[in-house]
Amino acid sequence: MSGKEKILIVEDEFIVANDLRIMLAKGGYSVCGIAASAEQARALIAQKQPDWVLLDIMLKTATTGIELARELLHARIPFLYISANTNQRTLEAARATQPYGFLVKPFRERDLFVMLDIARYRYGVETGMIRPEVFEEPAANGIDPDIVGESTPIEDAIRKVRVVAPTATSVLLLGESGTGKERFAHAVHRLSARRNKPFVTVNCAALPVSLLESELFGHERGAFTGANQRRIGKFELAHGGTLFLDEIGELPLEAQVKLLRVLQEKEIERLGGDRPISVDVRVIAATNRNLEQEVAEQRFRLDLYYRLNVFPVELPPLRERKEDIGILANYFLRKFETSLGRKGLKMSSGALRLLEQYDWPGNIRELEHMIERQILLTPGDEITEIALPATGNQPDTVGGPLLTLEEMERMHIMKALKTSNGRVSGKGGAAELLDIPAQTLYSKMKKLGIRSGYQ
Ligand SMILES: Nc1ncnc2c1ncn2[C@@H]1O[C@H](COP(=O)(O)OP(=O)(O)OP(=O)(O)O)[C@@H](O)[C@H]1O
Repeated sequence: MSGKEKILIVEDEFIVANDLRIMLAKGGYSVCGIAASAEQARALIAQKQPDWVLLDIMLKTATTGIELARELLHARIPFLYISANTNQRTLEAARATQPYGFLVKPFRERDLFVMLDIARYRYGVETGMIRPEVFEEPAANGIDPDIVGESTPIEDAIRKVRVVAPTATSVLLLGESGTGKERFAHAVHRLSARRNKPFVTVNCAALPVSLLESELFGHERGAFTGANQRRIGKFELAHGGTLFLDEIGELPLEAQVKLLRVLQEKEIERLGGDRPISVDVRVIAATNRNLEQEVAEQRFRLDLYYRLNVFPVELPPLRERKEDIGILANYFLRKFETSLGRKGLKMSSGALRLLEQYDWPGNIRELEHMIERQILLTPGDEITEIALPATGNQPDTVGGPLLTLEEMERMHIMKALKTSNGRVSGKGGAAELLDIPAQTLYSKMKKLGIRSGYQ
């Protein structure tokens, strides 16, 4: 943000406002006013026409920060939120006003400037003032020939990925299991200047806390019992490239603190190590959880949430974009034609209608599995039937039709997830209820196309 751009501070805590003013002045920015209420803010906006607004979410005046934000959105004045701890409803309402960033109190100068830089870049790209450099010959949809779909929500996600990919910004991919988060994470990497450097994945849910930190940051020989050799962590392995943190919502609180530090300082310390090591890593995180709810229930740190939520991309569940089912079904038919050596596969319109009527709790992954299975069950060229899993009041064990073991396993896992409110790992999670390690449950769910997360 250049010094010529004017920033208005809307903050009713004088000390915070003043600190901000000093920091911004030091950074060469021009503060065109400080408003302690929405009324003052409106007057200053009319009078000074700021380019940016820094806005406290919890203004203790008649009009809250969020209400004022809606007005800013309407007037197309870009803004960033400043906030202390807050609840889920406020966070969700705040997110809906499309801020260009969040700052958590207390924040440091560096956090402020990084946020402003990211915000400015995003705004520049969105308004066409900055043209992102594209690092790969784009596919027809501009990102990846293996990302198909023409519905509005998927096109929206594709557009966002094109904007953010060439930057260094962290990306947060939100969506149920099987909606394509990993596929999109790869696309972001491939469209960035880091594309020839490593893409490293860590599934935060698949490891016990004790191993997670050494997985992420590495350890020195002798760091703990059993550490017979030095181990290089995933952050170091991803140096120069991208680190994909899948299931970030499952990251234990202790590891969250460390992750936040690494994101801010851009350096890691191996367990048992005695010096920091600089790392240049772009982080893409994904979750199927409602992070606002996790923050409200104190399972996820607010500051980390804000740090990751700089650029959220939502991947819609398949049931909310049924118009893509036919396109995806056709894409998978073509894919399996090659891999299964079955040329000329077709699907009857009746079969397609059945696919469109189903809700797809396991999203695209479930659709993919279903089509593969159906191809294997069909002797000829045309798929005319679809064996969809039973829905609604499913039979338990005796009584109804005989279920396959896989169907039984699926039902049982779904039941456990229902009891645990969608939580997989940790205390009271489905894995604990089923008495199996969380990582085993995760791989079973993946195989069966079951989503977790809030229902
Ligand atoms: N838009 C798409 N077009 C075609 N195939 C897709 C698309 N999105 C996802 N897929 C395919 O669907 C499957 C599931 O996608 P992916 O593994 O990326 O989902 P996910 O959201 O990361 O799931 P999870 O949360 O369970 O890890 C993969 O085989 C992927 O290749």
